[in-house]
Amino acid sequence: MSVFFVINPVAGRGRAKGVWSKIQKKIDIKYNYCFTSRAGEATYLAQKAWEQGFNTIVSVGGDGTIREIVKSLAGKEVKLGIIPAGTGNDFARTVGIPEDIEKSLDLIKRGNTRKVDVISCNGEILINAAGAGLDAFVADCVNNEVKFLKGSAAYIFAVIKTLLRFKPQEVEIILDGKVLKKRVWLVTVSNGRYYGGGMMICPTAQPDDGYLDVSIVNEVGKLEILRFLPKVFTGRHTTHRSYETIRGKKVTIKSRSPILVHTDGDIIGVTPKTFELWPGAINIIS
Ligand SMILES: Nc1ncnc2c1ncn2[C@@H]1O[C@H](COP(=O)(O)OP(=O)(O)OP(=O)(O)O)[C@@H](O)[C@H]1O
Repeated sequence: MSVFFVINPVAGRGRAKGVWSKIQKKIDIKYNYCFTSRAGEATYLAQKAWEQGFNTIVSVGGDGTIREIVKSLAGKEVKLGIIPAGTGNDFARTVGIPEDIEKSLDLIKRGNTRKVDVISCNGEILINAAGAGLDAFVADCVNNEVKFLKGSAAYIFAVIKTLLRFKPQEVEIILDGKVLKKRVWLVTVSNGRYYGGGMMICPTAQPDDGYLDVSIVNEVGKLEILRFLPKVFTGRHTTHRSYETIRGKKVTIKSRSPILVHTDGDIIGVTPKTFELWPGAINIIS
């Protein structure tokens, strides 16, 4: 077993550094490691570690770090380990990796894997979930306009601010060739069940079932959407009249005017976007 750790020191607002020092005290296997020095570098470090013959590459960070690593490792015969050290850790939650460092390290030592799907989207690789519409505008607002608040307060402020200027949008959703025209608050494409740090946007999504789950939140009044949103934390929103879910292998989201699209809180552009499932592309240690 040859293990290479890729550590994102800024993940979890710096928590990953502390996680790594705890790991170093516990670790009793042969390993090497490297800290990322800038956004995007985890892709390069994972590729280099794979070329050097490491058979296990471990992400110490959050969803963004895993995604950057998977960009290099998808489709390769190599194991991906995860030590959750980010803010949201939604993908780790979906694949059942414990938050406890000792337990997640134990999993890596055991090395049992299962194949998990990934999503390709206009040349990008996504691992967990993406969304177009209200959620992307809220994420953008949190990232760029709400520096003075943290955690839930930042999100609540951003939701209210976004609702003042965003209205439901007309979209075309093309799922495996079938065209649906809708007026929506948001459309998400899920491989994993959670996003936004534990919001169970799509309880039916399974990252190894060979399907993308598309959640649609159809137009309802602003007060009603304010009632709807907190229910997403527990998954109770699925019985709300605005919510529907469909599944398939390939989905395109188009709109008359461009709508922001995010993956796990990071903006990745605007519509149109096409999401395609790449089944079993990665061997996750879990
Ligand atoms: N050395 C670095 N300096 C600045 N940014 C970095 C560095 N290394 C990685 N990044 C960027 O940090 C961002 C955040 O990483 P990551 O998503 O893993 O943590 P998080 O946002 O705290 O967790 P989560 O996505 O689970 O909420 C990523 O977009 C990544 O590109």
